[in-house]
Amino acid sequence: MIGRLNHVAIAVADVEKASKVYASTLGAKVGPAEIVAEHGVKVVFVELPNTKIELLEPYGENSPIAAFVEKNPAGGIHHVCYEVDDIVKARDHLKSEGARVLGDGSPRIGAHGKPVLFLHPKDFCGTLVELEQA
Ligand SMILES: CC[C@H](C(=O)O)C(=O)SCCNC(=O)CCNC(=O)[C@H](O)C(C)(C)COP(=O)(O)OP(=O)(O)OC[C@H]1O[C@@H](n2cnc3c(N)ncnc32)[C@H](O)[C@@H]1OP(=O)(O)O
Ligand SMILES: [Co+2]
Repeated sequence: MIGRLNHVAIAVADVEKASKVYASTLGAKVGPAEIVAEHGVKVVFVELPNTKIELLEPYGENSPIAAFVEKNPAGGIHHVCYEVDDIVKARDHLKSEGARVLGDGSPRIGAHGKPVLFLHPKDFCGTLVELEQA
């Protein structure tokens, strides 16, 4: 069911600072910072040959990553995102398997303008999983 690894997300307190680490220290191609208010994050994508790194900073009052950044002030891997051919079919299958789909369960538009949803870390080896419609 899951396809390619679309991105690995790293949550940090300061995404501009983190971008510099990837741009100058690691010599990667770093995109511009953009606010995705409906998801409560400021995001920078780092393009890699085979996937992307999504650098995330909490944005706004109730950012879903605020608690994570508070617990991990130096930053840390927040989630992995896999592509799926049909996100509704994937969601329904996962729910039938007893997996917890976060939020109200309906896919929302993510940073790439594609439908995404999130699966509870406790059901996936302690890792927050994001699915994105390929
Ligand atoms: C712009 C969109 C972009 C994109 O790619 O398109 C994004 O990816 S936006 C990313 C930000 N949005 C989200 O993360 C939405 C889904 N996340 C959530 O709903 C919450 O973060 C949630 C439910 C995963 C965690 O909620 P909270 O931070 O309030 O922590 P809790 O105390 O409720 O956590 C319960 C339990 O889970 C563990 N936990 C929390 N976050 C993670 C994580 N990132 N990875 C692994 N485990 C996590 C936490 O430690 C608690 O475990 P416990 O053993 O009970 O202490
Ligand atoms: Co993501």
